[in-house]
Amino acid sequence: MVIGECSTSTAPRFFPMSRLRKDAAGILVRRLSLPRRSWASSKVQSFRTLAVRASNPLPAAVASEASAKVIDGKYVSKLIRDEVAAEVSRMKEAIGVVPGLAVVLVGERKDSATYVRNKKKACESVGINSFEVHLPEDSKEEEVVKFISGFNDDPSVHGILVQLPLPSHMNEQSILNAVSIEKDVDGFHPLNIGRLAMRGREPLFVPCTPKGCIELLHRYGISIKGKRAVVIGRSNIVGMPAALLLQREDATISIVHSRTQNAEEITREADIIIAAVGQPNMVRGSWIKPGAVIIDVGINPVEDSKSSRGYKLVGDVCYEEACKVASAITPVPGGVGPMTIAMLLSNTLTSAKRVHNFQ
Ligand SMILES: NC(=O)C1=CN([C@@H]2O[C@H](COP(=O)(O)OP(=O)(O)OC[C@H]3O[C@@H](n4cnc5c(N)ncnc54)[C@H](OP(=O)(O)O)[C@@H]3O)[C@@H](O)[C@H]2O)C=CC1
Ligand SMILES: Nc1nc(=O)c2c([nH]1)NC[C@@H]1CN(c3ccc(C(=O)N[C@@H](CCC(=O)O)C(=O)O)cc3)C=[N+]21
Repeated sequence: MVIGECSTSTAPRFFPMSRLRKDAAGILVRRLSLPRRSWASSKVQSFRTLAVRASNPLPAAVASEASAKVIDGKYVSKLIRDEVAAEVSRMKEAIGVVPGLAVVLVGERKDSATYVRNKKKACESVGINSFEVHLPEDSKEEEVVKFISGFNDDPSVHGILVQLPLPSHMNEQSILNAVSIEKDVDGFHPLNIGRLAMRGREPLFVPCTPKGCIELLHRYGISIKGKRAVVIGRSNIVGMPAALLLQREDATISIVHSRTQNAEEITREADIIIAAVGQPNMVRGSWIKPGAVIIDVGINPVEDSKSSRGYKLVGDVCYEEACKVASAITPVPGGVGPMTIAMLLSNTLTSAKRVHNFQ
């Protein structure tokens, strides 16, 4: 556990997001895009307004009063889960197929066990079948691969997720390679990542957390094309695929990592920041260009005597400072985390639809 306070000020303020307006064909609900119109008609300031103001930064005294729009991942993830649930039942009625997700957990890490439990619950809530294998910490790599192969061959399983991190004696690469590319709902298989990196190629699945980040930008009507984006962190599961995705969306990308010399300066150039570092409150207000949009992926436990758990979760971005400078920001918790789960459900549904050729 790390202590990482950046300010003493209070918890994030949430602005209510305007409700989606359904059109006659229900298109907006199914695609769940949040049209700018709905923002403009709501009482909160639109991103565009904020962005315009940002290009003309206000004097410090006034700017310190400003507060970024909160990008509410919990709310958007609920919309997506409802949409997945509707599609799952439509498929079940039409062709009698129920999507299935298999989760492989190795070892006794408490956080991993909690994540797996949450994923199972999320599956249940949308009608996806879930299968779980829990193997002891000292299992052999071949045993894990054996279970993966079983799921590869099982037609009732459409997605396979191997919970990371694996115990240190295991070779993560060979285990992830064992997952059939058609069932790789995490999008970690090198073939899926390779296709993500190549122009004109389409991966079967895109990694859930980066996909959730982009989905939030889309659904809040935040344009990416031509923008300068900085991704802080280059891990295989978040930073690197997030940068690839942003590039596919026509942003100009910089990637900051632990060897970067002028991280603050590079970050300050960004219109869009995705922080996936695992360092509590690392990105301070002074790192942020006024009006930038911030997607904070970090989930860091820090000591908190006021919480019954003894800790609270904070992001990689110092929220209290950032929300005074940015035009929009994801909170932690309630930002990217719930979107990761929603994307996993969505990828599992996509997989089942693809294999059964169900539109
Ligand atoms: N919300 C969600 O759904 C998810 C949240 N997370 C959270 O996101 C965070 C990152 O996760 P993950 O990508 O798996 O982490 P990793 O530890 O795998 O990667 C961290 C990355 O950050 C870089 N880094 C570390 N310290 C610094 C620093 N001081 N300055 C600049 N760069 C630095 C590392 O650089 P280098 O490559 O040089 O080592 C590395 O690329 C964690 O808090 C994790 O809990 C993760 C997955 C999902
Ligand atoms: N194969 C694999 N795929 C993953 O996608 C994967 C993984 N391994 N290993 C661990 C990381 C981490 N991760 C999170 C998912 C949801 C929340 C989440 O829902 N967080 C809540 C808070 C939950 C709480 O309060 O504890 C939130 O941010 O609001 C967080 C983190 C997926 N990961």
